Amino acid sequence: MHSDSSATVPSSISSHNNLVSKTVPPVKLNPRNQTPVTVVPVTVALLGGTGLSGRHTFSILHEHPSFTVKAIIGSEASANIPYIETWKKKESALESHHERLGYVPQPPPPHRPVHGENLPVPMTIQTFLQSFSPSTIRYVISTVAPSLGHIESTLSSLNFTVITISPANRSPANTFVLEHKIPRSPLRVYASPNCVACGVAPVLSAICNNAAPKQTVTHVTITTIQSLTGRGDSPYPSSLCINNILPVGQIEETETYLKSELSGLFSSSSSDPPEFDVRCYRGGALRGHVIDLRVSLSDQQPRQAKLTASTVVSWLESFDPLSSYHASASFSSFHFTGSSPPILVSPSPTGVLQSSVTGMQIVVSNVDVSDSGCIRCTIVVDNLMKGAAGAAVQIMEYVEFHDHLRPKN
Ligand SMILES: NC(=O)C1=CN([C@@H]2O[C@H](COP(=O)(O)OP(=O)(O)OC[C@H]3O[C@@H](n4cnc5c(N)ncnc54)[C@H](OP(=O)(O)O)[C@@H]3O)[C@@H](O)[C@H]2O)C=CC1
Ligand SMILES: N[C@@H](CC(=O)OP(=O)(O)O)C(=O)O
Repeated sequence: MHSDSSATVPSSISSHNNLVSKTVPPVKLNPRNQTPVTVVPVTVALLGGTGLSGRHTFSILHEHPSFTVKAIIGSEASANIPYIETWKKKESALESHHERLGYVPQPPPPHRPVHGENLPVPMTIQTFLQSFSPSTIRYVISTVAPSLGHIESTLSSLNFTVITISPANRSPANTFVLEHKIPRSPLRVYASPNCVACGVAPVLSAICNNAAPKQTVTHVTITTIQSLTGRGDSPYPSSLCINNILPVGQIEETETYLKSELSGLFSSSSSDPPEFDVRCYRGGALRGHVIDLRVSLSDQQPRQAKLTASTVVSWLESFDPLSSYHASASFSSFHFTGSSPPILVSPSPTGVLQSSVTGMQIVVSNVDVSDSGCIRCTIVVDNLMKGAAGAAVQIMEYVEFHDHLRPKN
């Protein structure tokens, strides 16, 4: 099923290059001679900007050459309190809450002006709506709980363009993982799926694209050991833990989200979409999800050479559907859409979260093919970057870069 507003990434997107070269976003350096150019940074508000994912998003945008955070929206609890104060308080609460895991508090952003402006003081949604309009804020990134999805709906009904990582407003028509599916026409709400889906979709896309047309992916089994994020500051009940592993099925919707969102992403690209089996657990870490992926293909033709692990590795390593955008000098000034290639095949996943420069690369290891032809691998995805803050900024960069998608308010 193809929606009007989206499409899977075609194998060649070079036909967009004329458009790309005409729609140059504001950048800090002239790409030709690297001299500074005067820019008017694109204005962004962060709904839930005081929360864990919101703080990560702020950190990215604080350093970003093209965007500036004009407003931070939180609850009454953080309104009118200096951002740095709330930041330190929340990080220190995480540190004491996760003491046994050795959580290292993330430092607040430096107090220097960003794009010539001071850090915004957090405000409520009511104050935000009194102070800003779609002509003064081009994008709202939302990192609030699903129960606050109505705030996203209100903002979009008022013509704000919202990019959300929250489950409330995700649908097959508005949910994107850019390496698998890109927006085709402007929307009021763009959504990034569950963090595990952000890691799995590019890997599966690489397999589907290369297996076709001889074979199709019929069945996908996903087992996760996710880090202990996902519920903001709410602790997980220790009574449900098996030693230090927590089956999430009884307390969270993650398995349901993953199954439906991956089915949605892959049904729009195939007439015969795969079936998804999903089981999720959480373990003792705050960053980095481990995902066991098993992919079954339709039966091989008798004369077809048997699939090997090295063939699968070559599929994954050569997968780079956004490469023609990376080649554009102006586009490469965008940090996240510019992370290339998206998949890093590593003999061992140890240390990958540190070594993958932006946290946007999906690290794949333990690739093999079973005797029955099932592809198996382990994925490590930085849930707060590729799965949350980074994914939201990546979508925003993509929309801003494309003239036909950029909000016209
Ligand atoms: N797509 C993905 O990969 C991921 C998605 N998520 C999703 O992100 C969301 C947030 O997670 P996380 O960052 O851990 O949550 P946090 O609990 O850390 O943050 C919640 C944020 O919502 C704000 N908030 C609460 N009530 C209101 C209100 N009435 N009006 C405005 N803002 C309000 C809080 O403000 P205050 O500080 O003032 O209380 C805070 O900024 C969840 O929906 C989660 O599912 C999370 C991780 C990955
Ligand atoms: N449940 C959240 C995602 C989540 O929990 O993310 P993480 O495990 O990275 O904290 C969602 O579907 O969006």
